[in-house]
Amino acid sequence: MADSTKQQVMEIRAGLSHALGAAETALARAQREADAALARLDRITAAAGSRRRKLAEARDKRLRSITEWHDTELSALSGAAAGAADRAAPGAAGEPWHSFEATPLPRAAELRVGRLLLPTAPGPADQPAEPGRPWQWDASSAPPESPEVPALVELLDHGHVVVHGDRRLGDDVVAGLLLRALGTSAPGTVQVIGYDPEHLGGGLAGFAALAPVRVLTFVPPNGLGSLLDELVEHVRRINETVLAGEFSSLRELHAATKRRPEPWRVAVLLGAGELNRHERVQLDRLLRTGAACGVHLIVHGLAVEPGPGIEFVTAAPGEEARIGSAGDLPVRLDPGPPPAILTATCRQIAEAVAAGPAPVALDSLLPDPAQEWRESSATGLTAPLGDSPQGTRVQVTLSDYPPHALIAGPSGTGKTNLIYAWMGALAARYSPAELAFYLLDFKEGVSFARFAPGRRDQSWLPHVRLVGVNVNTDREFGLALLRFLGAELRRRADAAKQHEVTNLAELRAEDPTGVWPRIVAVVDEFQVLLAGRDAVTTEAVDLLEDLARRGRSQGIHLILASQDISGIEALWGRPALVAQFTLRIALPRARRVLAEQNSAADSLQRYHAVVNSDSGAAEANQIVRVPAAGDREQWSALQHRLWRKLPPGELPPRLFDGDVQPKLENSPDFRALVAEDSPAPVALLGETIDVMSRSARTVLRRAPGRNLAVLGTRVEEACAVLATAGRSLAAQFQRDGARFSIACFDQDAQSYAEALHARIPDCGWYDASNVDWLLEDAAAESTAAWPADRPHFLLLYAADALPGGKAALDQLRTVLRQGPERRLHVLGWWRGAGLLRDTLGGQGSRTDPIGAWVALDVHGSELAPYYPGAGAPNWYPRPWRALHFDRSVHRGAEVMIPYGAS
Ligand SMILES: Nc1ncnc2c1ncn2[C@@H]1O[C@H](COP(=O)(O)OP(=O)(O)OP(=O)(O)O)[C@@H](O)[C@H]1O
Repeated sequence: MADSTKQQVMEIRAGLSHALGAAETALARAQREADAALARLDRITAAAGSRRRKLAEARDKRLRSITEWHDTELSALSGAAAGAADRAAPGAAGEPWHSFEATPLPRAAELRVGRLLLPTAPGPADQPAEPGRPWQWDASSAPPESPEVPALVELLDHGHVVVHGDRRLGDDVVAGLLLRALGTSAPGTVQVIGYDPEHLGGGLAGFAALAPVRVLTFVPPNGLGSLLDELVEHVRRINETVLAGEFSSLRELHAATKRRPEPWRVAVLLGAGELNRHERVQLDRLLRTGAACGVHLIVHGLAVEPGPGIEFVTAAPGEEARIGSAGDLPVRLDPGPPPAILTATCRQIAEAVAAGPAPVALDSLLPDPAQEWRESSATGLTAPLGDSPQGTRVQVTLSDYPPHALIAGPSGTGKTNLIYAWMGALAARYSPAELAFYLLDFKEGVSFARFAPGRRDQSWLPHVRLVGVNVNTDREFGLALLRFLGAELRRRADAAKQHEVTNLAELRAEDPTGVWPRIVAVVDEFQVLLAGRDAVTTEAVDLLEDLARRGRSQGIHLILASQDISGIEALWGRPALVAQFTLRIALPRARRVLAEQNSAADSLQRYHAVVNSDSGAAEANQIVRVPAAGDREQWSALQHRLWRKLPPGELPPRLFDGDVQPKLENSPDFRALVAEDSPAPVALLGETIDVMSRSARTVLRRAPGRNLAVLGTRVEEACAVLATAGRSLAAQFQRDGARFSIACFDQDAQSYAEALHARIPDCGWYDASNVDWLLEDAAAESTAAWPADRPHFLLLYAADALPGGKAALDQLRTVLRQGPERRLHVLGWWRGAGLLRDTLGGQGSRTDPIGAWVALDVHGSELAPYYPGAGAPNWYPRPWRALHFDRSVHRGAEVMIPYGAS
């Protein structure tokens, strides 16, 4: 058992020792592993620390760069915003007050009320920057400064502005907005209506300069309802007549047509208390629909619900102010406009409005040059006269209805300009075969002369057949024109009768090869023609009435213009005449040209006219803005273009200039004379006052009384008449075909008589020393029994001073009485009508030896003895005009102009 026990112990011991060894080994291994684990832990811990550090560094760097990018971006964005704001609000819309000046812009801009307060980027000192990043600025320089970004609101062409908050700051906002709206638009195109019941307009006191020109008007404290009604009605009218379904807003119309036919109306409502239901409804309507029609509201102190197109400005000090469109961004409002700038700008605008709108160019009335002279005048003449305020063309027609026009406007309001513009528009459309002008200007000056060739410009307006200028003392010229037109009327009526038609359109259809232009006769300041209570007026009115009545169907149209037609008795005394002038054109402040109740001319702006083709009835009013046609250069361009279209050889119009002495050399009658030893020689005497250039004449045929007396004291004129007679007679004879004798008894006339003597070959010369020979000879010739072989013309200068006493006088009487039948004619100058009577035998003696006379400064009554019938000719002497009467051909005396020295 012991062995076994021992054995067993041995075995146990061995087992234990083995186990111990194993345990120790395990322990040692565990120890190693523990050590290794610890070492790894150390390593990991160390690595983690380093990683954290690195991450922190990387994070910091990234954060820094994000901040920098943000700042740069912010600054770039605010730069862009400032740039955009500059574009949206250029010039007067956005300039700060210190550099503000009115700058009308081509289209409505946004308006500055203050500036946006954007978040700012911190300076570079706060955050060291890493160089080399493209979005970073150079660390050595300052960050880009954020530009100021203005706070803008939209008003004109966009919407309405409602200001609330601080009352005083709000007033500043309103004043600033208004001034910018006025300053960015052309003067007069923004009209302000102020409603300020609390301060009775005091809130807009700085704008007072605009009131006299009605750019600013005030509504009385109880007038809000009617103001809103009026504006609503205005919106309705614009929608109906201006936008007319074609455009959705005036802004759209402006963009499409470049025209802005209606001014903006800005109603400033400064506190209104409680609105009644109707007012509220109207206000809401305007807030909804006004802006499209140019009606804008600036409301301060009145609750308004938010809505589209309504900008809200909260007026508050410091950074508390806001504008609706900028959300929560704080705004610093501008102060109100400095009073000096406000008043100066308003005054400037008022002056510009008072001066009127800038003129429109004539070109706007003309068709494309390729379209010139394309119209037919068969049924009438139609041309634009300008644009209406709504931007539509106003066409004016002359035809069977309306046939004639009356134009009226005080001096300087643009009648002449309107006539030019109308003529230009017509002349560019109708060729000279379709339209002919006869122009007469009774005004002092030479306004129509530009249509005829002049010294500086040889061109003429091809349609013009006659131009009469400086005729204010030659009313006879007006009469001549009317007579001429009367004759043309008869010619046309006869042609119409022949073709069995009744009017020009039908005549042209029946006679397609005939040239039947419509005739337009323009008489400016025509009241001068009708001014006297005399034969000229009576005949002129009769002729006018006939022309007006019958001319309509024969294509003869009258345009009569006058400063003031209200005082023309001769016109208003003939209602039938006035009734024919159905086209009425009134310039600003014209009186009586429109119907009695029609006062449209009173409120016309400068350069505008009322055109009315229904005898002035108010319903037919059309307002037209007349372009400037006075500009010589523009006019010349048109005239030259049309003139160059004329075929070569076309004759220029006849120019009658009452201030110019005509020349015998230019007389067609004188030029036509031929030396044919005529048995009925013609003595030319002067230029008649007529449509065609024609010389006054007397025929010295072999018949009793064929002598000529020139009467009056004006030496130069008397000598001019005798020289004309002598030269024209001489031109009709061969060298020996007639005998000429000149006798002169007045020193003052000597040089003139000598000049004539020098011009006539083989002319005899006599004076006081030898005239007895001449008279003796002539008296013998006059009573001789044999027939005269050739005529003998005795030209006596100052015949009343004939020396030789009774014997000489008797001889002269013999020659006067009997000479003409023996071809011996006296052409004598007596220095008075009474002196001629003395020559003839004194009071009661017969005057028939004087068959023709020319009176200068002799009154009509003195001429009665030499004039048929009981009356005397109507003659008031005037310089370089003479009255001519030839009893063999004349019913009445005619005025003539002596030819000037040549
Ligand atoms: N539509 C216009 N646009 C620009 N200027 C104009 C216009 N109408 C007239 N004027 C200018 O006004 C001035 C007076 O015009 P105009 O001579 O036509 O007037 P008027 O009524 O005929 O005057 P008057 O009878 O005294 O001659 C001129 O200098 C003319 O150039």
